[in-house]
Amino acid sequence: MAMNRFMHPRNPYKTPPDFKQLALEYPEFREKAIQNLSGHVRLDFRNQGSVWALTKSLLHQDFKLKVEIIPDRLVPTLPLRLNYLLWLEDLLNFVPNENKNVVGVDIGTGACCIYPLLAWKHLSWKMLATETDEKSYECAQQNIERNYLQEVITVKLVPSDTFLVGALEEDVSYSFCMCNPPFHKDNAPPKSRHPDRHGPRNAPTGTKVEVSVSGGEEAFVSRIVEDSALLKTKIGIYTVMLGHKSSVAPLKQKAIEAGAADVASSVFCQGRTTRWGFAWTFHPHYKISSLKSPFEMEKKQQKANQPFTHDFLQEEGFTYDMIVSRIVQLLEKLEVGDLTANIYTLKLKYQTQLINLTHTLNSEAQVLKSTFKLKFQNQVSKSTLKLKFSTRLSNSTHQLNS
Ligand SMILES: C[S@@+](CC[C@H](N)C(=O)[O-])C[C@H]1O[C@@H](n2cnc3c(N)ncnc32)[C@H](O)[C@@H]1O
Repeated sequence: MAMNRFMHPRNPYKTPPDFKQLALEYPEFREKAIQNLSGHVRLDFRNQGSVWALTKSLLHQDFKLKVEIIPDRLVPTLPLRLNYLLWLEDLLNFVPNENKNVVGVDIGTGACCIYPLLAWKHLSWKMLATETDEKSYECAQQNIERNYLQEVITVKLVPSDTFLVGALEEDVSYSFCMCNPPFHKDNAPPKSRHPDRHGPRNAPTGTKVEVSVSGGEEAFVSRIVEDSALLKTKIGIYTVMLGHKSSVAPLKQKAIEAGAADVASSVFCQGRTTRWGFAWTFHPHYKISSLKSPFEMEKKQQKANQPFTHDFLQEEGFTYDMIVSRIVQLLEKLEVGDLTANIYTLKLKYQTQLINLTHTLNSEAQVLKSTFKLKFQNQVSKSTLKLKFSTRLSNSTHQLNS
């Protein structure tokens, strides 16, 4: 689960599900589960039936949803579906008064009708879903009825050249639209992966009509962009999920050329699968580009966790007193908000001299470590003396800029 730390922070599957518990509760899951001698339960993700047993059991356990799909159809995995929905929830924060009465559109809902079902159960969003494949449409309709959700989810069978125009209700304004398009080009062999990347761990699922389309995802989403240029603000935020990072830039360009006021993108990481989210809007006040993805936030946090380093240059002719006063100056910058006094004692050794410093810091944050870690690396011969220190506060790591 290499990329799980980059999952959306509110994704319930950031903590992996308890397979033992699922095996105890769900016979269908138990049938697929593999138990080793020490009692550890695992699944063979290369087996399509196992992936379906997991999805079905989790949908029931965590969302009280009963679902069925026809054989050979795409088996949705839940961490990825939730990462997309939670990103949408973040995007809707840019829409004034949008947290109530959200109505979304799912283009190509598939046999399971996974996004509308989760959108209602997890986020209370009403949904209009479309589908071109008759069998998937019927199965999606049955899943809606099986869960008595006809009042809040509608599925429409549409012609294959319909995307948004012709599918929407005339008198409704939609908060967003979403789409997990067929990723692959018709008849194209799958793109080769970088040799350093692990192969996919999950069994490939889905019929040709679900996973491939003439021109691939770029052509498919281009049609949605074209429709959006006609519909403009009838939909608040247009979004799609992409299977290839290389599709993001050209589609951004297309959306901007179509007159979008702002665009945003994100990365969805879960297990060994990475997908990309792309959004655009025609509302000039929805500043969606300012939303940072969990991936970017985690990277930023990792950078912030680096200890602060300050170099005393030999040419400064530093003395003991000079170093002490410089440290005090630097520490004074550590003020956070308003203020409760915290006292820190610093014990440092510089050459043969012991520096004892008691310093009062103003900080409202609770300090996890009672002393700063300061380390002098005496590199006089290299003409610099490095001062390294970091302080961990309860809600963030503070860095000083010299
Ligand atoms: C990759 S599958 C996604 C299924 C489901 N949304 C999911 O995430 O598991 C793409 C779906 O889009 C449907 N589709 C293809 N062209 C479409 C169109 N023009 N309008 C609506 N659905 C379409 C396919 O039949 C297929 O079910």
